[in-house]
Amino acid sequence: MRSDLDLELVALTKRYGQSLAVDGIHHLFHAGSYACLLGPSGCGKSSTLRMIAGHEDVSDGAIVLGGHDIAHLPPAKRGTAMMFQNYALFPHLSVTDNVAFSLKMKGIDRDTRRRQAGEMLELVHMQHLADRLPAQLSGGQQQRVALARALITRPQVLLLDEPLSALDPFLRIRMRAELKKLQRELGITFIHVTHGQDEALALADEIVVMNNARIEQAGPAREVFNAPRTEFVARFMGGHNVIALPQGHFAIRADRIALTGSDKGRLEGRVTGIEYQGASVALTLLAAGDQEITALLPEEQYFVQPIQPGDSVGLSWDDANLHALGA
Ligand SMILES: Nc1ncnc2c1ncn2[C@@H]1O[C@H](COP(=O)(O)OP(=O)(O)OP(=O)(O)O)[C@@H](O)[C@H]1O
Repeated sequence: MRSDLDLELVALTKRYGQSLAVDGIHHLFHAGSYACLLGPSGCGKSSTLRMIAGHEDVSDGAIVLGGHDIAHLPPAKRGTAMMFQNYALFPHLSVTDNVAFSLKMKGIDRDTRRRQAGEMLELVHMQHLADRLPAQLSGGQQQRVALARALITRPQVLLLDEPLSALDPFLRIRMRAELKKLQRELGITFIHVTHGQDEALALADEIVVMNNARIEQAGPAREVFNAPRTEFVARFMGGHNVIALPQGHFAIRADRIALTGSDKGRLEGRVTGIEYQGASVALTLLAAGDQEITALLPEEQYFVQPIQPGDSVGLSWDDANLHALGA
C-alpha cells in the first residue's frame, strides 16, 4: 500500500563529469520502514544518499516525498535529515548546543531550543552528558549526539551514511540494536548505507543491493538473502554457492548442501579445506569443472564421522533450495 510519506526515486541519476555514479535508479522506500542500501565500495550508494539529503546535486530524475519532487530543494526544506559517518559535531559547542544548532539557525528562542534538545538527548540516553564538549565523549556517545542532532528537525526520513563504521565491533552490535529500536519507536523511515551484509541483515526491513551504479535487487532482507536473483547478489550476500548445472547457474545456501557417499551425490567433490566455526564446520570442496563449493555442516554432525582433506564425498540437495540466477 502506498502512503503520502513514501519516498520515491524516479530515474535518479548522478554524473561526476563523464563518470556515471548512479544510473537512473527507481525505488520506492515505504514510509516507516528501515531500509539498507548495501553494496561494495564505489557502487553509488553514498551518492544516492547524498542526493536524497540534498548534499549532492541531482544530475537527472526526481526524488518524491509527500507528493512533491524535493530533488532541488535545500536540505533543510526536504523533510529529511542526515547523520554523517564522522558525526561532524562542532568541537567548540556543548552537546546541547550541537543538538540545538539547527533550531538556532531557524531563529527559535533559547528556552524552546534547550527544551527540545533535552528531549532528543533523553531519546538517545545522553541527557546526563548534555554539558560536555564532543572531545569529552566516546565514539558511541558522539554518535548518539549526532543522531539527536539529526532527529531534532523531526524529519520524515533519516539518512544514515555508514553510521556504525567508526565503532569497535562490540559497540557496533550494541548500537545497531539501538538504531533499530529507535526507528521502531519513532516510526519514521530510516535509509542506512552500509557495505556490511551482516549489518543490513540485522537491521533492514528491506535491503537494496547496489552494484555498478544500479540497483541489482531489492526486497525484504530474508528474500534477498534466501533467493538472490543474480550471481553478484548471491556472492555479495555470502553464505551461498553459485553452481553451474546443465540447466544453468544456480545459487544454493552453503547450509543446504548435504554430504553423501562419493557415488551417491548430485556432484562429487574433493575436500580441500575444513574450518571449525563453533556452531558449524565449513568444508571447502572442489567439484567437477573446478567449481569451489562450501558446505556448512552442523558441528555435531561433522564430528560423528569427521572427513579429512583429500577425501572424496558426494554432494546432494533438495532442488527446492536452488535459485536460478540471471546474468
Ligand atoms: N565528488 C566526486 N567526484 C568525482 N567522482 C566521485 C565523487 N564522489 C564519488 N565519485 C565516484 O562515484 C562513484 C560512486 O561513489 P559513491 O561514493 O557513491 O560510492 P559508494 O558505494 O558509497 O562507495 P563507498 O562505500 O566507498 O563510500 C565512485 O566511482 C566514485 O569514485
